[in-house]
Amino acid sequence: MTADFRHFYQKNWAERTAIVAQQAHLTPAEQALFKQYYLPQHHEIIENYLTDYPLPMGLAVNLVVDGVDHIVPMVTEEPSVIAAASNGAKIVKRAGGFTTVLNQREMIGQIVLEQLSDPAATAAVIEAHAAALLKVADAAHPSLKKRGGGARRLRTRVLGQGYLSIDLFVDVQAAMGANMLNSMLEAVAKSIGVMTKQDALLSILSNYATASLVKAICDIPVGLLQAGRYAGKLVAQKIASASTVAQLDPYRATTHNKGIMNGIDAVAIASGNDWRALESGAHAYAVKDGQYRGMSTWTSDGRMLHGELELPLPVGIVGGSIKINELAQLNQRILGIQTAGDLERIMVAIGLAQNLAALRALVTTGIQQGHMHLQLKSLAMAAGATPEELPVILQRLELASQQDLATTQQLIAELRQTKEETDD
Ligand SMILES: CC(C)(COP(=O)([O-])OP(=O)([O-])OC[C@H]1O[C@@H](n2cnc3c(N)ncnc32)[C@H](O)[C@@H]1OP(=O)([O-])[O-])[C@@H](O)C(=O)NCCC(=O)NCCSC(=O)C[C@@](C)(O)CC(=O)[O-]
Ligand SMILES: NC(=O)C1=CN([C@@H]2O[C@H](COP(=O)(O)OP(=O)(O)OC[C@H]3O[C@@H](n4cnc5c(N)ncnc54)[C@H](OP(=O)(O)O)[C@@H]3O)[C@@H](O)[C@H]2O)C=CC1
Repeated sequence: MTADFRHFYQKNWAERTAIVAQQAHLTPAEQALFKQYYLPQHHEIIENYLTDYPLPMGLAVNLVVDGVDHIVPMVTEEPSVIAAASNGAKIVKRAGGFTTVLNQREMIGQIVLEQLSDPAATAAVIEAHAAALLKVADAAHPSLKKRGGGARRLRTRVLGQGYLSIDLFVDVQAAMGANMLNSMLEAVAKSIGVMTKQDALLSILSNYATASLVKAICDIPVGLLQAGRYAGKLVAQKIASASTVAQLDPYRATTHNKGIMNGIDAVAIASGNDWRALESGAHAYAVKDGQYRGMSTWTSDGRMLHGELELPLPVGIVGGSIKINELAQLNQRILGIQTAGDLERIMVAIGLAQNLAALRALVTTGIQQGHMHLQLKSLAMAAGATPEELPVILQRLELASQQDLATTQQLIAELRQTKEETDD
């Protein structure tokens, strides 16, 4: 029997959970999970709130950005992401760390007009009134100008088929700025409507944030890339080759970029940012020349491996859910950041560190060894191995026919027994 979901959003929490329990035939124990993860202060963040859905948060370490050492909170459910970010960061740290370039932080919003008989003529009228329209934009969010931000410029683009985009560039200061920009855009759209007798089709922020680019760069002596029996110079050449493949092949570029966003998304979530906005902008930027390519590039001259990653990463350290997310605020303290630009610099560096570690693993041992290594490491720790016992236990586990908790506990017991006998 399908429950009655009319005005579900107006029901209280108990009614909602009862309906879900009935609809999904939940046991009392299953239903108790809603209570276990329930946070009253999250009732109003989203609609039809049921409960929280905790995700693991860990710390990436060794990240040096523009000479400053950071520990980086990362929220992810995927094993080895944080290990990889730390691994890549550690290699780059030994080479002096990442440097970053951030030239401007402006968000772009657009107002689209349709069915124009002469879009260019309409564009000319709008351009002629640009200064007045910027004032309208600022009047829609006066506090931003007081903070030193505000509408900076306006651009028109004839899209074809009678459509015209009027783009507004806004310095949004410490915020990501979507909501602020949307209010400014709606005010400007009204003014344009009066000016041109054309009602806007739509007005909205653009996530293709090409006026909010940030770049990470690193130069690594090839000797630091040595991996087991693989000499550093060879590893550097293979990483450069893997980078070239990602430039040529969208199939490879997609996974190459997923690896980069593994790190960036994890920091976006930990800092309370809209990671969907970052994902769409980053992947759109990967097609900027018409073909979808790897977001980063790696080149080697035989002595050094040079890496670069430039992305639109418009994040905020205020606004959005940040204001009601105490962990996101705490994570800003852990990151040691003062501005949204600082956060962008760390995020783009984490993306490049992630990418370095992934490519180095792929072109040497393959990705699985690291994964298995991690799985066995966490298995040994779960079985109670001490850090001192870990190397021996890992060696024995890798040779063991079974790699489960009981086997591991047995190996640890045997190791301790042997040690006791040796000590006596
Ligand atoms: C997994 C490692 C790091 C092992 O690599 P390793 O060489 O065995 O690591 P290590 O034991 O030599 O340790 C080196 C450093 O790595 C870090 N590290 C090492 N182990 C841990 C751990 N347990 N927990 C936390 N950090 C760890 C840590 O910083 C450590 O330094 P230390 O602390 O010893 O001074 C390496 O194989 C690696 O980086 N692999 C890449 C893994 C990866 O990219 N995972 C993401 C998921 S796969 C994916 O979705 C992306 C991909 C691959 O598809 C992208 C693409 O295709 O391009
Ligand atoms: N396509 C997209 O990506 C879209 C995203 N969103 C959502 O929009 C949200 C982000 O929008 P955003 O406008 O940043 O969030 P808010 O609407 O929370 O606006 C940020 C607010 O922070 C306050 N503030 C305090 N200090 C500063 C400062 N130094 N600089 C700037 N603002 C400051 C301002 O409030 P005051 O001036 O009043 O004090 C400002 O209104 C995210 O939740 C995102 O998910 C929404 C629509 C579309």
